[in-house]
Amino acid sequence: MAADSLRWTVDTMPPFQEIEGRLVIKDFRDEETKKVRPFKGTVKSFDAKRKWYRVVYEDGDSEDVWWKDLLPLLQRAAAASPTAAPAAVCAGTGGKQGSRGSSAAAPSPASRSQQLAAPAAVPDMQQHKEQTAKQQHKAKAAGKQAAAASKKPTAAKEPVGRPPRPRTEEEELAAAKKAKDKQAGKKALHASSQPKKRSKGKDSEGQGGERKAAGKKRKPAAAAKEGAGGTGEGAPKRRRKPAGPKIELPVPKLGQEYVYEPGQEPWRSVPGFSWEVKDEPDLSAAAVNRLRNVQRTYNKYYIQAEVDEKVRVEAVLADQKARGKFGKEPRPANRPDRAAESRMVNVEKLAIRGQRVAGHYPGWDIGSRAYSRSELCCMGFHRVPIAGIDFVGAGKAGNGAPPFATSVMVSGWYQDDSDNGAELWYTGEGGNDLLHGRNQVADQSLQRGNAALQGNIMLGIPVRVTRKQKDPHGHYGCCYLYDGLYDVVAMRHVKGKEQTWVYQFLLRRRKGQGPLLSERVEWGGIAAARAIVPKTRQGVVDLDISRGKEERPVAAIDDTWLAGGADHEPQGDIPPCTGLDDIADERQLVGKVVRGINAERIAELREQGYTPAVQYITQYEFVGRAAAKAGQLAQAVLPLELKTHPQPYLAKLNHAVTQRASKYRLEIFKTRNGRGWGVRSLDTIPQFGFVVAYVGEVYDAEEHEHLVRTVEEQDAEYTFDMAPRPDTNWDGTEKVVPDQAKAEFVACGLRKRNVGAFLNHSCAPNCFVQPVLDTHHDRRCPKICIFASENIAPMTELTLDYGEAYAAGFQGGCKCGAADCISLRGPQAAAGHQRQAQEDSAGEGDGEDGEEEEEAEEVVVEEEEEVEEVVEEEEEEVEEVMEKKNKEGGV
Ligand SMILES: C[S@@+](CC[C@H](N)C(=O)[O-])C[C@H]1O[C@@H](n2cnc3c(N)ncnc32)[C@H](O)[C@@H]1O
Repeated sequence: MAADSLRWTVDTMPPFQEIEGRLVIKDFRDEETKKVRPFKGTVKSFDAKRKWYRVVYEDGDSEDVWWKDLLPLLQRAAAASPTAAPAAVCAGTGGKQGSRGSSAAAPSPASRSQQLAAPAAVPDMQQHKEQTAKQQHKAKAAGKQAAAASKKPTAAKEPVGRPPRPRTEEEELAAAKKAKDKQAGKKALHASSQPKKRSKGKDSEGQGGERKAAGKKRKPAAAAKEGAGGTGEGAPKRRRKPAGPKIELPVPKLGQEYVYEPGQEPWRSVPGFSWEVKDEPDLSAAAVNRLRNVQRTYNKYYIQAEVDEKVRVEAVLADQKARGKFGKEPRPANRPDRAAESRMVNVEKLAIRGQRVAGHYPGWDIGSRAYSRSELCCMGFHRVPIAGIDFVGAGKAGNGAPPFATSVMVSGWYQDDSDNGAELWYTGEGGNDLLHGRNQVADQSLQRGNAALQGNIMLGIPVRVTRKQKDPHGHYGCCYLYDGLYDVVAMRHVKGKEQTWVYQFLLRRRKGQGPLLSERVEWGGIAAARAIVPKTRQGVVDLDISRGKEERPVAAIDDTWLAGGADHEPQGDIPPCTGLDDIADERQLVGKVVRGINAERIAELREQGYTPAVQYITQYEFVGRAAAKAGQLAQAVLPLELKTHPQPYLAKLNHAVTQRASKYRLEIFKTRNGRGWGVRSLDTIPQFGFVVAYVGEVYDAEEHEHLVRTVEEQDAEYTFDMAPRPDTNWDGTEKVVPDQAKAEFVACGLRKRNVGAFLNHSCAPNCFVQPVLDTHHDRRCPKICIFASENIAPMTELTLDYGEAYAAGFQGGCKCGAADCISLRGPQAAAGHQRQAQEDSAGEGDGEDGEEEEEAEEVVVEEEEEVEEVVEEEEEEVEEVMEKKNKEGGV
């Protein structure tokens, strides 16, 4: 065979006829000397379908090598003994292959330059070392692939481009034995209390024995694994916890119900049981904030992933255009959730696999929603992004403790599930054809999650149940709603709809956890969320306080009388401020005023019949149509620096969100504890959902003071201070506390306002304010946009943080009812805040001191007079100039 015919590239597979019987060299660990050394082998046969070559080594052992992995072995043999075997030349792929494949074969004319450039065929130690390291690395990777393929031989798990290695006869035998052992173990499970342990022990013993008997040398991958903390020599030994008293629990009988009295669950009296089970939700500020922060960061990366993907796609399109080539249009990758998850792990170093929590998850209330499994995974709530059962492994909670589940997902993936809301038969995991029709195609075994749910019965530990629900706000049109704790009360092993054996567990919702918010889940589909809003609204006193100005009518509801309120009928005192009819007429003023109020403008307004103090601006006309998707809003809403933001896409998203109307059905309702009217939504509002903009008349702040005190003689309870806020405050993390910087403008809802002005204060608010610039760039007068800072269930009051100083000044104190409400923090704190508020307002010229008040009024009057003087002067000047011109023109 001519040596020339042996030139293969890394892209061309060598024909078997050409390399049959050729020499290869590969490093393995020698079992006798315990050292890694090169072994010689020859290529014996070829599996054309899978493209794997069988190599038989000098000691009689054989292995199957993928064709791409074979090339360096052939090259190495050729380099080591040029006369023994012709060399394989890696041609046509640049210097990298040339430097790797040192060749002694006679080069063809076409590849002569490469041959000359290639290193000489003299065995060089450095080169040899590098080559060995590379091969070891490859062998390790190949070993991992092979192990993965032999573990889960599904098509989806196979490495792309590399077919699975065919099993050797020995391996076939070992696999058959393992399967047999497993089967035996499974049978034993029904008869014994700890069958899994027995079968496992038997299994591993058998394999170890076989390996010894075969005297098989260890492959580098296995050796390396041992060195890296496995059980091999020199590896640090794993420390085991000192074994406590062994836990002995009866195994539940199939079909029997096990219900334990609260406080009498077996786990409580088990010696050495080291796991806390949280029976009550922990909604402390620390716990809630921890989760919120994780969600916010996740959301940031989620949006970033979408934006990056859009940028990438546009770059590809631009490149195609520049080259004049129009290939296949690039499609954006559709998994921003997984991208966000991986960034959370890689950038935030989030320890997803930390301690699992049994019972309620701290900071996550019943009814809370997440919009992707990845989000729940990052939060630590359900830490497996695909599997439906998250569990604590056997022995983790004590010596001999069974595994137990902490959280289950009901996603409609198992056709044998039977969900009746408060009670459901939950099918265990396994045997499901997840990639295709989600049919049950194989028998399930009592392992992993299934054994864990059995453990829940044994220990009396409840599981968290989360149902997948239809939700248009989610990226995939769904959300994951937490339904609370369910006790696992029974299990059965039955033939399912597909005549396969499945394990099923009866889950029963614990009592006293409030109404069930989610709809039951059916196989293959997600039912729509149940409307918890009553179909017939009671106590409607006004059908639409916006008089048709809002896209969705805003009703006013007074149903306090339903609860046995004092008057037993609606009060009907709708705030007389909903007449927004004339606002459209004022549109021409938008923009002019915010660019600067000057004397000229004030004079103009006077002429038009306005009081100088009243300068109408409203953002009302920009509030229209539906809002954008939830979960994308945190950064979609821009801070004030619209143009300088590094991501131009965000600037576009900004308009998509806040220029549109609230998509939620809002209504105002009479509160039952003397806070007047409040706002709630008939829909779930997802975290960062755009609730509504605060609409009112925009006044110059100082003139507004004057107006409020002298003209209206009312409390300034609808005044929104538009002081500039920090640019970084765009993710809701900051409390909405009025900024120290003095506001030049206020939005006043005294005479004209929308539903946004009815949001009450809470010391633990569920909404936040984000100032946004969209039609102009005057930072002094932004649009005041209100967003949800968490997922808000329907009919929950929407609240804002007005700032503690402000809340301390409410007549009768703050009545928000929050656990850490300022009014509960003792009179001192409230008095302190009140004092602060007074000082603040005194500083702004609104002190109680009569003299100061008078002075302030004088200043306003003086200023007005000055303005008039300036206007008069200017007018006189203009008249003079005009007169002059006329005279000149007359000459
Ligand atoms: C912007 S208005 C909110 C709508 C108001 N509840 C209504 O009926 O029109 C602000 C006023 O509501 C009342 N308020 C808001 N939150 C409150 C709270 N947490 N406790 C007591 N009063 C509150 C105070 O009178 C405050 O000045």
